[in-house]
Order: sequence, then C-alpha cells, then structure tokens
Amino acid sequence: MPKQTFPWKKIVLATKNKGKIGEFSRMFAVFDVEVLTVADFPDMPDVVEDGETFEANARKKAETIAQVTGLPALADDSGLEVDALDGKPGVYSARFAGPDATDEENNAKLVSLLRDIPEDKRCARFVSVLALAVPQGETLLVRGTCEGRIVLAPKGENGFGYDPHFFLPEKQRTMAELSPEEKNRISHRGQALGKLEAVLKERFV
Ligand SMILES: O=c1nc[nH]c2c1ncn2[C@H]1C[C@H](O)[C@@H](COP(=O)(O)OP(=O)(O)OP(=O)(O)O)O1
Ligand SMILES: [Mg+2]
Repeated sequence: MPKQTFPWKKIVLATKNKGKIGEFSRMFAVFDVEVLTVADFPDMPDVVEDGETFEANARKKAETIAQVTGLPALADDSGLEVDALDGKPGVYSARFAGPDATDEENNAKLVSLLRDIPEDKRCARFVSVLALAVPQGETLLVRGTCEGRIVLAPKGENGFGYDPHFFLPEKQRTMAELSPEEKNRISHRGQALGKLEAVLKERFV
C-alpha cells in the first residue's frame, strides 16, 4: 500500500519512553516519513517536566528537541486521571510513587489508594497531549482521552505503565490485554494523533 504523504521528510520523537516509541513507530508506519528518536542524537538535553499541565510539559519537551535537532519534534505528555482521587496522579503519573518510580511502584501505589473504593466508583481516563514543534513556526497541541476504570488485579502483558490496571468496559479487557493495533485504535495517544493528522491535513494539503 502506498504511504500517505507527510509534510516533512523526518520527524524526531521527543520521548525516552520505549512504550510510547513502539506505539508511535507503528502509527507512523502509514506515513512517508523517517521517524527518529532522541536516541539517534548524541548529547540530547534532559528536559525537566516542571509544568502544571500536560500541555505545558508536552510543549517544553517538543520545543527543546526541535531547537536542538533542527527537525520537527513530536512530544507526548500523558497520564492517568482517577475521579475518586480528584484527578490524580494526572501530570505526576510518571512520578506518582517517587522521583524515579518504576511502573510497578506506581501501580502498587494506585492499587493501595483505591483498595477500599468499589469498582464502579473507580472511573478513570488516560490523557495524551501531543505537541508538534517545528523549527520555524508555531507549536501544534492536541489532546486525546480514553475512558475506563481501574481494576485492583493486573491483567495482560502488552502495553506499559498503568495498562494492566486500566479496564475498558466496551472491550471487557484491560488495555494490556489489547493487541498493539487495538490499543492504538482506541487509546488516548491514538485519538490525539488522529486529531494532529486532521490539523496537518488542513494546513498542508
Ligand atoms: O498508554 C499508556 N498506558 C499506560 N500508562 C500510560 C500510558 N500513557 C501514559 N501512561 C503513564 C505512564 C507514565 O507513568 C505517565 C507518562 O508520563 P510522561 O512524562 O508523559 O512520560 P515518560 O516520562 O514515561 O516519557 P517521556 O516524558 O520521555 O515522553 O503516564
Ligand atoms: Mg516524562
């Protein structure tokens, strides 16, 4: 199948998260664009995620990497919002259990806080904000969400992060039980990329 045209020849993924890189690589395979990551460049600066919103952090990550590489850069700032926890962990999702927390530690903290809350009160959503920064021009921001609820017992081996605890009522499976294609079709990140694609089409075709 011929690949869809893309406004640039190359794009850099401004993320160090292997799960995100895998998902984006699959999503970008339909486009005629070479996908690089920060690992392809020596001495990339570490970007401090000190924003109070997904938008601020995504913008900072994308603009820093676009500046340093001279290439269009796509960043994702994402996380989990749990209603019963007043939207936590939110922008702090990666650091929920501490500054260098692993996915396992974050998941253990999530489960411990929700243990006494009945399952029908554990509504949550994944949020992904994508920022596309181009060396000259304004940064594009889009947001995608995916609704579900948190289950205490982890299930599934796919995905990353909070996926084994994120249950999708329509699928009757956790996000970690979906194939990579299925996850991309419904996920917050997939939704956000769809919006970005629509904005790019409007601008460049
Ligand atoms: O699809 C997902 N499935 C499960 N968990 C997810 C997902 N998407 C984000 N998450 C969680 C993982 C991490 O705890 C936080 C993202 O934090 P976030 O700062 O955006 O990413 P990160 O530090 O891992 O990589 P980077 O900043 O280099 O892109 O939300
Ligand atoms: Mg991060």
